[in-house]
Amino acid sequence: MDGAANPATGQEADAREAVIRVRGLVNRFGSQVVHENLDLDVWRGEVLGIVGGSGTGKSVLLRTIVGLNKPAAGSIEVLGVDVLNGREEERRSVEKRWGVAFQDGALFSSLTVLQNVLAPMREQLKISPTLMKSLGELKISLVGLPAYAGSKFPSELSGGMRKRAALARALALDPEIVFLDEPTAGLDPIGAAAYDDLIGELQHALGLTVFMVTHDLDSLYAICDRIAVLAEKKVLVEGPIEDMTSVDHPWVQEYFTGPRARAAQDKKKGE
Ligand SMILES: Nc1ncnc2c1ncn2[C@@H]1O[C@H](COP(=O)(O)OP(=O)(O)OP(=O)(O)O)[C@@H](O)[C@H]1O
Repeated sequence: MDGAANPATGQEADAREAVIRVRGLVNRFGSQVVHENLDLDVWRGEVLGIVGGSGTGKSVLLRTIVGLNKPAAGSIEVLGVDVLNGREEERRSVEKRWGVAFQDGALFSSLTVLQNVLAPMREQLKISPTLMKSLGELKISLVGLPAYAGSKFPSELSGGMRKRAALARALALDPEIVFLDEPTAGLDPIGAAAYDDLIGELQHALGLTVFMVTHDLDSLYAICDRIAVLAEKKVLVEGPIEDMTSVDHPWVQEYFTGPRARAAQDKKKGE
């Protein structure tokens, strides 16, 4: 936890708590270097949007933090636990405190939505099947799905509903951090805006920290407290979205001052 008084100045240092702390991260695939000495802090309770050009390593960063990709070097702490080199039991217990919703939902196709939501509970919770089912149904309603969706298979749902189902599964264990990979990709603008509202509401109601990889400028303006831009193999710049227009970097300029950004900004102002 940050927040100790600085002995030199006597002033309160940064009072924010870094729930994710990445330092010196290096990711390589063969001769391709994706991340080189990447540093990132994610603060408790914020919605952080991770943006960057295609192939800059946004998904690789997410996958590395949640343990699905082993980096070549660096350190990653999540909720104070060293997830790369910490003790196995510590790592397993911290994994229960986050949830992940992947771009395509990554739901088990042979299980119903309810069974998908119950899967992490079955693995981790020692509670009665009746209570588990009730909790699963609660998660399904929490993400705005109708009760009947619980008995459907993922293939029987629309893309937007599948994304909500994936979110319900990510919320199964009441996580503190939720990782979302391109949550609004493939949704129509109304569906995407509804999904953004849902994330905003859940973040507010549950005090979640949200780590969101996205290309969606509307989402960035609507719900992100902070943006981290991946470029040149690292987090090139981070801060509130208003700060991005003054960043002197071609991709950042084009992305945040182009016509789509202006449209997203106008939309936000018009709300
Ligand atoms: N398992 C892997 N093996 C080899 N190369 C990989 C692997 N995973 C990712 N890469 C490469 O790493 C780079 C970054 O990939 P990543 O999926 O993180 O990009 P991204 O920023 O999320 O892109 P996009 O916005 O297009 O989804 C890409 O060049 C990709 O081909």
